[in-house]
Amino acid sequence: MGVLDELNAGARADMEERRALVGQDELVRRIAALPATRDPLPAFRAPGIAIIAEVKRSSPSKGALAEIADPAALAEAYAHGGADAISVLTEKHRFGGSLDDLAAVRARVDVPVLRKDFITDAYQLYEARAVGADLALLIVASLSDAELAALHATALDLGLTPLVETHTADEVRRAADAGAVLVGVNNRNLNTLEVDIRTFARLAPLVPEGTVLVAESGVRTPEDVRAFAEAGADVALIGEALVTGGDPVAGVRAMKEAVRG
Ligand SMILES: O=C(O)c1ccccc1NCC(=O)[C@H](O)[C@H](O)COP(=O)(O)O
Repeated sequence: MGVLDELNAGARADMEERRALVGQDELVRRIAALPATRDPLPAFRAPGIAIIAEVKRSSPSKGALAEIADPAALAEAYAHGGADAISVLTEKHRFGGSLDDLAAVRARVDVPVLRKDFITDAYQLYEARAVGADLALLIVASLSDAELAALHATALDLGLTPLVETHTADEVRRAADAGAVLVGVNNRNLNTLEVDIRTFARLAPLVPEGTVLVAESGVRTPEDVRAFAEAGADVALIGEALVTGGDPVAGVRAMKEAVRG
């Protein structure tokens, strides 16, 4: 089994445990009591570069990255630095995250919040919405065309903005066929875990006009951000460089200021 298959299987097993305790009907009731979601797209489309700053404790590729005892405080620092959205990894085994992290972040910041997880079931989208997420990740490589279309539609129905993640030309085509407006190009191969930052520039020209494009993984410096913007990125999603950089406010600010608005 490849790394991505393992991550999907683990996330699914965890989800089934939660679903046995809290059914989808209960999530629907909780969602009904919530305010509308925040739309990230206006900020993502604004001139310059938008930054999605990630709460990332550990990863399959690097192991432990940062302790992050208070994810909400980190998210608040990111927001002060000018982050346009916060990504929260909610997978627990390899990333050390949780839905509680997302709920805590949601309670502290006003910017849109992304649930970054291995989503293969609509229940996970209901969970995301119920804890206050505004966006949810859909990884094309994890889904059939029918699953991608169904989860994309469910996310939109819930008011979530789907971030549709690709890594190959065929996945970019499949994302477009699913009607994705927000498309991520992940520079990391989720099976070999190798990062090749040339992936973004290779795939960006294949994306249809009007798509909002996110460069994901391996964005380490303001110079990287500038290069991704020149290659067509509207948004850079940054984890490791910010959680290990020591100063998340200055870190986000420097990334944001790398490209003039
Ligand atoms: O980060 C990993 O090792 C990883 C492995 C397998 C699946 C997903 C993985 N990461 C999720 C992400 O997409 C990144 O956290 C995100 O793009 C930020 O990347 P970075 O700035 O390189 O931390």
